[in-house]
Amino acid sequence: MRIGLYFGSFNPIHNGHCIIANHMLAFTTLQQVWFVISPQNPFKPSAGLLNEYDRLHLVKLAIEGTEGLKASDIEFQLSRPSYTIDTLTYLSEKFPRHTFSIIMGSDGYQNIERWKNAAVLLDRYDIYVYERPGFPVTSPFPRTTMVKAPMLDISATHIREMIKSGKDIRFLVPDRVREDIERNGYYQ
Ligand SMILES: Nc1ncnc2c1ncn2[C@@H]1O[C@H](COP(=O)(O)OP(=O)(O)OP(=O)(O)O)[C@@H](O)[C@H]1O
Ligand SMILES: O=C(O)c1ccc[n+]([C@@H]2O[C@H](COP(=O)([O-])O)[C@@H](O)[C@H]2O)c1
Repeated sequence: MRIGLYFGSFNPIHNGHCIIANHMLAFTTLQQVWFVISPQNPFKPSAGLLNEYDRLHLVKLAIEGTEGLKASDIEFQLSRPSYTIDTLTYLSEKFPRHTFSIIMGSDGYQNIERWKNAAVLLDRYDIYVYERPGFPVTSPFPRTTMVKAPMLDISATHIREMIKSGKDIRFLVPDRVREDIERNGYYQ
């Protein structure tokens, strides 16, 4: 099976992420998209990061009942911070019948040469990149496919700030996610 891995902190998952995952399923030859929740991104501070199991639960709530979308906790058992090449190597060994590719925004793609073992990553795996506002891609690497996708200029940071200042995050995250965040008092 052809599986697209959508890596992120998902702190929390929001509609921007959901739109992209659904779009990739609809407009590429990928058969499944897995949200891979990274316990700790190598480039981001751990302060303000909700427990990874709670973030995983929010992702599961967001995609519940959607054919082809899955939530993966594979990085929870790997060493931290979460390096994408390590996760891909592990998954490719564990599931030799699947073909894994990476899904990412053009913001992250601009930094990809700074990632661990970037040359190996770029050589071994296909990457589906969608454009984020302000991050044009001028010369993509050979195994990269540019995918035109709807742009929604929101971020998890913005959503966390809204919650902290008592603003309503309705319409920015799926209802089930908002209800769970409110019920548990996350990000306050
Ligand atoms: N609004 C959005 N639309 C599409 N993709 C997004 C959006 N926000 C983030 N992404 C992408 O989703 C992936 C996971 O991102 P991440 O979980 O870090 O979300 P984030 O909203 O950027 O978080 P934060 O604001 O906490 O840095 C990255 O590839 C990132 O480029
Ligand atoms: O492997 C790396 O060196 C590496 C460096 C930076 C980011 N990543 C992964 O990329 C994913 C998305 O990162 P970001 O910064 O766009 O949220 C996240 O899951 C990180 O673990 C991976």
